[in-house]
Amino acid sequence: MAASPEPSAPADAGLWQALGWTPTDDQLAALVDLQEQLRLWNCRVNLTRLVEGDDFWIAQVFDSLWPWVPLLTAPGGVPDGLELIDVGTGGGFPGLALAIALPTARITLVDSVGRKLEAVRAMARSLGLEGRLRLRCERVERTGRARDCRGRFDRAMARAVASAPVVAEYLVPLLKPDGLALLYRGQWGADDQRDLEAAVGVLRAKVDPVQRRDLPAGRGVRHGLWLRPAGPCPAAYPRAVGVPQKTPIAPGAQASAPGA
Ligand SMILES: C[S@@+](CC[C@H](N)C(=O)[O-])C[C@H]1O[C@@H](n2cnc3c(N)ncnc32)[C@H](O)[C@@H]1O
Repeated sequence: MAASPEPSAPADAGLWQALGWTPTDDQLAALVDLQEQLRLWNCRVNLTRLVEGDDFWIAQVFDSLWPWVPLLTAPGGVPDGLELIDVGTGGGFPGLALAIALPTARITLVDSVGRKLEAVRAMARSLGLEGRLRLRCERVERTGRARDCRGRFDRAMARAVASAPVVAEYLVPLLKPDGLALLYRGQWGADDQRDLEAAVGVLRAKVDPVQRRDLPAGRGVRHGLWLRPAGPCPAAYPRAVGVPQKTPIAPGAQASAPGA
């Protein structure tokens, strides 16, 4: 096998300055290890094309962490023992980056593709994260109905998984009453906002003010949409496997959906 390139540390401290949060030496070492693990496993399982240089440090690490900076830098510190869930984690982002940035959090990673999750499990084990991680190989529509997951999470997140109304239906049922769901989005406009608000209303949740961020090095604009429950999520959601994707909750849908 050809020798793998040396792990590249992030270009300079300016990356962290731009982010507004700086990892400790141990966290930085873990992120460098994560890149090495990703290289290793990406050769065996097609996880991601974003592995080298800025693709990793900006499009994976920075992009995973930026919406969390207010929590990471909260004056009172990050609460211990937060329960997080990353839905459609694929090659482990944003979940593994969060596991490194939040050293007391417990994180559940969900994906329906077993070979990806096995690679993520191996990466997590090598990084010493396994004790705080739980992996579920299943469709998230099932996760949202599982007794040990529904209503159990302080934070739920999904990046690059489906349209915003579909992801809202995946995430909101997983939240504790005071939990928050994060949708990572690229471009975001008034029509997107209208469609998301319609879906979120049906799920009995609300959309917080939108966060916006330009990634460094001209890597594009990102939006962070945080959702918070306004009441118990109707029992009808998430609907059966495949239904949210096939028939997203649309403007005009009633909050009292059948079976709710
Ligand atoms: C494009 S990848 C994104 C991976 C990662 N979140 C990222 O940002 O790099 C989407 C992942 O979501 C998973 N996925 C999509 N719909 C899902 C569902 N309903 N339940 C579980 N996993 C799902 C796919 O298997 C895939 O691994």
